[in-house]
Amino acid sequence: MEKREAIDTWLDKHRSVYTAATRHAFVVSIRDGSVDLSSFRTWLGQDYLFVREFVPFVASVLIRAGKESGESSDMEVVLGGMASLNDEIEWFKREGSKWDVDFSTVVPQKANEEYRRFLEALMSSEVKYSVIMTAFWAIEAVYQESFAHCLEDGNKTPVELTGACHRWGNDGFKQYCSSVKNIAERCLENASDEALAEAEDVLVRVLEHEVAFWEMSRGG
Ligand SMILES: Cc1ncc(CO)c(N)n1
Repeated sequence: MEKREAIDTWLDKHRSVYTAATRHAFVVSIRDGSVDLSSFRTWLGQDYLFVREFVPFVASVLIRAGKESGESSDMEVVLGGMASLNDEIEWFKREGSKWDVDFSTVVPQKANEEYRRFLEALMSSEVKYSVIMTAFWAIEAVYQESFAHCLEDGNKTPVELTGACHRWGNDGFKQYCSSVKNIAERCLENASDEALAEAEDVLVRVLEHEVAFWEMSRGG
């Protein structure tokens, strides 16, 4: 296998789950304007809880990037992601009041808890840096791809939802995802067959968790 393009090779191989994660009915409904606002509110509340759990995960990626990458720029890329999470939490709070979602009463649903447990397992020092970076990229890339789709030509995204779409669909976030992908690819280039197999597995599992996460919005 051409190791340099490991991630793209895996995305081709697992195209159906990748598409399910990046073109979910909920995302498509935002883009075509048919979105049910109770679904949006459910997603907002659940994602706020997710993001709070994602912060310690990114912090652990940051520590690993500082210690083991051998490339000082890795830490700067992850630090940029951390900084945008700070803005993101503030944005969630504003959206919460705009949509009348009281986060203090939102209970994490099963898919959210399972995703959190998965993130916790990835924070173990046993997990290889290349595997963590692949997971980190996939988590961010699903949101980037999904929300960018809502802003592409021909969209009928309701104006009150464009803020959410710009948050993850903007060019800066796209650039950031591409930097994370380059880090992951660089690590995978030198990874053992075992690490490659683990990274592929983790990539697919992230995509499955993302699909299950979008599915929660169906409950409204
Ligand atoms: C479920 C989920 N995946 C990815 C992101 C991107 O940060 C997010 N906010 N929520």
